Amino acid sequence: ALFKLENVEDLYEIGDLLGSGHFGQVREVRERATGILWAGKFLKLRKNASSRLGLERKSVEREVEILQALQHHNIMALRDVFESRAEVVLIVELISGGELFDFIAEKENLSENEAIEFIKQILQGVGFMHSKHIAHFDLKPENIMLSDKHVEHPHIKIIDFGLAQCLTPGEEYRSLCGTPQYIAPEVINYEPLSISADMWSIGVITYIMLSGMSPFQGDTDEETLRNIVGMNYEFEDLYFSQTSDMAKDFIQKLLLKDPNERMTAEECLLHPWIKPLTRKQAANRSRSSINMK
Ligand SMILES: Nc1cc2c(nn1)-c1ccccc1CC2
Repeated sequence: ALFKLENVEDLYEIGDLLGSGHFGQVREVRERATGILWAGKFLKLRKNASSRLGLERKSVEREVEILQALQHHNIMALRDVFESRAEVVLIVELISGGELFDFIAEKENLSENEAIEFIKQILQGVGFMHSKHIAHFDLKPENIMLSDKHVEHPHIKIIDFGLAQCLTPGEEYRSLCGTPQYIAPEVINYEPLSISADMWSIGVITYIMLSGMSPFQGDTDEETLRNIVGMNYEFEDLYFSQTSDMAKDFIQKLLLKDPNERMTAEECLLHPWIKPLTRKQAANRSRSSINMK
C-alpha cells in the first residue's frame, strides 16, 4: 500500500461539505491531535476495471505524486494520504475563500489591476509547475481558489490536479480530457499536448476576468469546440471598450493556434501589461479601470 492504512476518522474529525465533483467530495476536517482545520478530499476508487464510476487507483497515485512534487504558495498543499479498499483520502490545506469563478461572478468583471493581481499569482504557480514539466490540463476559474476573499489582496491557490501529467520531454501525450470552454485546439484535434496547453487556458481565463464573457462558448459543446478550432473569438466593443490595448495584446499572445507561438509563463510575467515598463504604461492601465468602475 502506498498510503496510510489507518482509518482517517481516528486522526481527523470529518466536517461540512466544501465541494464535490467528478472526483468525489471535499469536506472540512479537524486534526484531532492539534485542532488544526484541513480539507479532506474523499476519492472513490473503482470496484473493477470495467466500472465507469470512481477513479482508477493509478490516476489517484499520479495526482498524489504530482502534489507531492509541487510545494508552492499558489498551489494547494498536500499534507497526508489515507487509503481503504474503496476510497483514498487526500488531506490538503484548507482553502476557504471560494472559487475565483464565484468572485468574478459577484463582481460582473474585475478591474485590470485586480485581474493582474490574480493573473500574476496564477502565472507564478503555473510557471513553477511547468519548470518541473508538469502540466495541469484543467485550468479554469473553478480550479482557482482564493485563500480568503475578504482581504484586500486575496491569495490564490491552484487546485484539482486530477488531469495533471508529468510530461517527459520527447514522449508524446494525448488526451481528450478537460472542460470545453477552456481547452486548447490541440486537445480537440487529439494532437500531442505540452505545457503550452495550460497557457491557452490562461488566455481564456484572462478574457473572462476582464469581460465576464467566455471567448469561445457556444450554445452547445460542439459549437464551443468549433469556435476553438476555428479561432473564432473577438473583443466585442460592448465588453472591451474600456480594456487597454496591452491587456488585449496579452490575451492575443496566448490564444494562438500554434502551441509553440504562445507565450510561456515566464514570458507572460515580463509582458508590459503584467510588468509595466514605464510609469506611464501603469497609469494608462489604471485610467482604463477607473472608467470601468
Ligand atoms: N476539485 C476540487 C474542488 C475543491 C477542492 N479541491 N479539489 C478543495 C480543496 C481545498 C479546500 C476546499 C476545496 C473545495 C473545492
